[in-house]
Amino acid sequence: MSDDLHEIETEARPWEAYDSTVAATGFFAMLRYLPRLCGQVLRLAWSTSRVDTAALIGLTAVAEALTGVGLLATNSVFEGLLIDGPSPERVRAALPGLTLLVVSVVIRGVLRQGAHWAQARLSPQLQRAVETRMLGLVTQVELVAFDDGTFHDRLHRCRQRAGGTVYSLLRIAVDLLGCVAGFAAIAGALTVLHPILLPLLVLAVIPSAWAAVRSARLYYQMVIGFSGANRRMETLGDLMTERSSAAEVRSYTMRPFLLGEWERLSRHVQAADLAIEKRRATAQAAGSALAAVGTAVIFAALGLLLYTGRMPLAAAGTAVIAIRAAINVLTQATQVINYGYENGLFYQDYLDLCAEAEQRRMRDGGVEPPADLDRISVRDVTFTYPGAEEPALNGVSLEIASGEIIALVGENGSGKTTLAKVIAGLYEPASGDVTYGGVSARLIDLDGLRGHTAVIAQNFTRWPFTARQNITIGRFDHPDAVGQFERAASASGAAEVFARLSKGAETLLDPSYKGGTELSGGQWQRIAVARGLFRDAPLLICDEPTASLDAKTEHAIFESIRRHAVQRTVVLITHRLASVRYADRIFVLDGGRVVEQGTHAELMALAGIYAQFYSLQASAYQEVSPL
Ligand SMILES: Nc1ncnc2c1ncn2[C@@H]1O[C@H](COP(=O)(O)OP(=O)(O)OP(=O)(O)O)[C@@H](O)[C@H]1O
Repeated sequence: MSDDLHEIETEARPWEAYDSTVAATGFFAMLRYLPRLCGQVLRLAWSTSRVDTAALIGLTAVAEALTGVGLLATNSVFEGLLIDGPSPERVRAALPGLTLLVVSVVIRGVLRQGAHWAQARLSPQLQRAVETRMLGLVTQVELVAFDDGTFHDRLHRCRQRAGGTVYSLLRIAVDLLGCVAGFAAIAGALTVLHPILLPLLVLAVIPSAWAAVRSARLYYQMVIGFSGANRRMETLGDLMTERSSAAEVRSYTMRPFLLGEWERLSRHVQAADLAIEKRRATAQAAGSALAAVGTAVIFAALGLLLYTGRMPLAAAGTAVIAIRAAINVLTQATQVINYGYENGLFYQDYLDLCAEAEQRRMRDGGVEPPADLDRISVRDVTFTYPGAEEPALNGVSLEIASGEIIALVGENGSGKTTLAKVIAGLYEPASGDVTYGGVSARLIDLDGLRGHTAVIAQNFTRWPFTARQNITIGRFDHPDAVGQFERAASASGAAEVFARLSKGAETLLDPSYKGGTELSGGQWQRIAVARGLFRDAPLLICDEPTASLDAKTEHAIFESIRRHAVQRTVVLITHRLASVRYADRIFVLDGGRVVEQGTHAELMALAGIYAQFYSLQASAYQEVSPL
């Protein structure tokens, strides 16, 4: 068992590709990529809120540019203090510079706060814009995309990271802007003090920059190396804390195993983490030592300039402060670049997802379907799931007359659910066509078709809403919502479920929220049936609508469906063949093909697969009947 876990541990997370790219990319490649990226994010910010973006950029640029004013004011203070004369006179001479310095520091502080405020306003708007766009696009994507692992992985990744990424990128763009403005201001001030100082500064900063990049890269190596183990730990943590697994963790006495695995991985990660931290510390120490050498070179140069009288003492003092400030700015810039690049890759991932979602948008022909959908024809339909080797449907043809009840039966995996989804317009066939009153599914208005269809799905969703909302969902605008709700609830047996709930139909059906409750499998199924009936649609598709129901409710529901079927078309999928015998026609599927069709009597007379299944089920009941 443990070996299995080790195997899973080493599996790459889909986004590790991006982490690896970061680790493999050189510093200068990052430098080239970043301006484009910052431009993209700032454009997005601009389209989200012009005022906040302008305030953020303007205030940051001016605040950082004031660093230069502060340095020149410092120089003026030194000059005042170093003139010949008594102390009061020197202080007086330094006062204008000191005032300018104080004013520049105060203004810079205020501007920075203003920039923070603008950023605080802008970030959530940006995050919302990005997430809203993603959710808006993804909910319009064709259903089959959700069976495609690659799309699903990217979607999952973006769901986790897109909002946070754009938030980080905005900060990075602004930090970078601040670094550029701050460095330009310092460089300007240094050049005014003495032209040789700027090249010397660059020399001194190189070791610190190297140390920052090396340390960042080691950090990413650590992230890559242990993301498999971290993900595994996350999974184990979820298994130990989630409601869905809580019962089995206890009944299968899984606690020692899960805890043991979690601890083993945790120790493994911690040890390796420490080893990397040691290497980072070494790199940083080496960088600091080299930076100290670089600084010593600058100071030696400054001393030489002073000694030879080519630089006044005040300018040398200011230069020392400026050089320290510049080293800080450049060190910060290298870190921002590394961080920015990584986030940039995730942002690109989000842009790719949006592009793919646009491309896979459900196609919509726009032709209104007939009001009662009329005759539905399935013609030579083939459908293969993404990545599957065999088609799930292979040349299926059938006709469903308006108002008919047809049943699809067959072994597990024979293609019944897939065919029902094709008929409901949820999957587009690879070849062949489905027509509704002569209108091809490729030309039909999909919203119109959905409005005329109700699907009681095999794996229906247990919406974490109230019981009423669970039934009326998607059709809140029904003209007779109250009456229709009563009818659907009573026909499906859901009304009996409400009677036992503390707040009746208004009870929240999710125990993980305060005041919420859980239903049994059969009670949920009644709600799902009520949802289908409430839709009041001319085509009702029922995929195993009674799988979890007791015999009495099952019988009642089939009766309801038959009553409901008056002037409506019903496609019924069930393994309970006793309920199928009343269908107008029965289609038997096998390996994605229709192999038998006819009424119950015709199929029994045929003595094929259907007759065999039916006799098996009937004999099982006969065997138990003496009890
Ligand atoms: N999302 C999917 N991705 C890949 N293959 C799928 C997917 N869903 C179903 N299949 C495959 O398609 C075939 C038909 O599946 P389908 O669900 O239509 O069968 P079914 O007759 O409804 O089965 P059951 O009686 O068990 O509900 C099966 O071989 C199944 O493994």
